[in-house]
Amino acid sequence: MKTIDSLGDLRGKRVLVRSDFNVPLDGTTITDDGRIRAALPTLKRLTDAGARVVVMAHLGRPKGTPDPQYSLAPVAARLGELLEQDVTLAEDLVGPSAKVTVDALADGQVALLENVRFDPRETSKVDAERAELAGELAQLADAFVSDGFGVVHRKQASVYDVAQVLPAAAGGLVRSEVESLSKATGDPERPYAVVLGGSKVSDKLGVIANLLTKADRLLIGGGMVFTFLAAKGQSVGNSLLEEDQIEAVKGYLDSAEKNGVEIVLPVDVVAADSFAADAPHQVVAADSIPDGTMGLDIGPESGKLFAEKLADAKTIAWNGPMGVFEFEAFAAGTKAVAQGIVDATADGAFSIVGGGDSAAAVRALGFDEAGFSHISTGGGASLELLEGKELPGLTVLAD
Ligand SMILES: Nc1ncnc2c1ncn2[C@@H]1O[C@H](COP(=O)(O)OP(=O)(O)O)[C@@H](O)[C@H]1O
Ligand SMILES: O=C(OP(=O)(O)O)[C@H](O)COP(=O)(O)O
Repeated sequence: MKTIDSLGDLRGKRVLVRSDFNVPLDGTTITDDGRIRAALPTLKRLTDAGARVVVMAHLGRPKGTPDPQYSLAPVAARLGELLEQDVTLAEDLVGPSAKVTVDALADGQVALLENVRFDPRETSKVDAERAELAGELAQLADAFVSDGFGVVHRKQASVYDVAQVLPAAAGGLVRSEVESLSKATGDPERPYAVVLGGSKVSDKLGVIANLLTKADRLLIGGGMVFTFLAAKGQSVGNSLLEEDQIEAVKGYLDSAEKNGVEIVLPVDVVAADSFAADAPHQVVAADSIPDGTMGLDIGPESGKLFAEKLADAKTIAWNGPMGVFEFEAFAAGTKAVAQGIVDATADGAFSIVGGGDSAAAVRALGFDEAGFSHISTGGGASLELLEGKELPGLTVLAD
């Protein structure tokens, strides 16, 4: 991949940086700033070199139109604190406010553009629409640095298309993530266990087909579980369910059996009356989720089972919390899996935790980050790299 050095002397140059600042928020309060901290080395390197740094990022999944609940204002404030300089937030992405903000930058200063996903062209499937936005972004800068590892699996204007119209390079975070993850991509030491959970179910079910040819064991928790339970004919109440994926999941279960890959599903579930921190809840067998309740965590027996299935693993990849860990009542499953991974790592396993929320969960639940071999800022991105896919945001940066 092209390096920042390849961009030459950056003093006085406008450098557009794509970062992943998709941080968890409670209202306008950032509950975990790990992704912002991870972006700092590259941003500091650019400001030290005298560049005028224009950062772009997304927050959440707004519908292609400005939506104050997804404003990057809290991120601009936190970034300013961490960089120890004021970071101006432009009110738009490529409009008049962005132009004025970029023109006002002095050498070594940083500005942030408003959420790239407020513009529908960012995530458009139509190449020409994304290219048009990339062209407008390119007018704001002299060079592009891709450093949002968490989005390099997205073929989006600010990740992929803009790299084709400006001199482009990979930032330090993207480079170090790819290097760390490469230890598990080639010939991982076995047994190789992959733990999947979280709420981006349809996105992440997609990686399973390829993982079935690579991993020895697949442990399924989080919102992902219920499509598996439904595929086995069990009722899942009001739990998160991707009905249109049930047939695909039946196929995964079949091919796992044929390939000798063990799929480990929870044996019990914490079923709650509603999605709330104080919702009444009970532990039930995974095949007996009562109608009207929703599974918000794997149960205690499942936590033990998952830890046992991790104990002898030599390579472990984990993406997606096992439950709604943000609510204390539903955090135990995620804790049990994290502890299982820490123990296996102490016994010599190479472990990767990926994803904004998974990494946040590790920190929120009080684990020492040093207990894991690598904590990746990207969940979907690290999984797609591990499944052997070419990621558009990386191929576009090839030398
Ligand atoms: N059973 C469940 N039902 C609903 N949401 C869940 C469930 N289990 C986990 N989650 C939610 O999944 C979210 C994280 O999912 P995801 O974005 O896929 O992970 P990551 O950011 O680590 O890639 C968390 O906010 C968590 O509350
Ligand atoms: O949070 C992210 O991914 P992750 O949840 O897989 O870690 C990235 O910011 C990508 O966001 P997206 O999945 O809405 O494209």
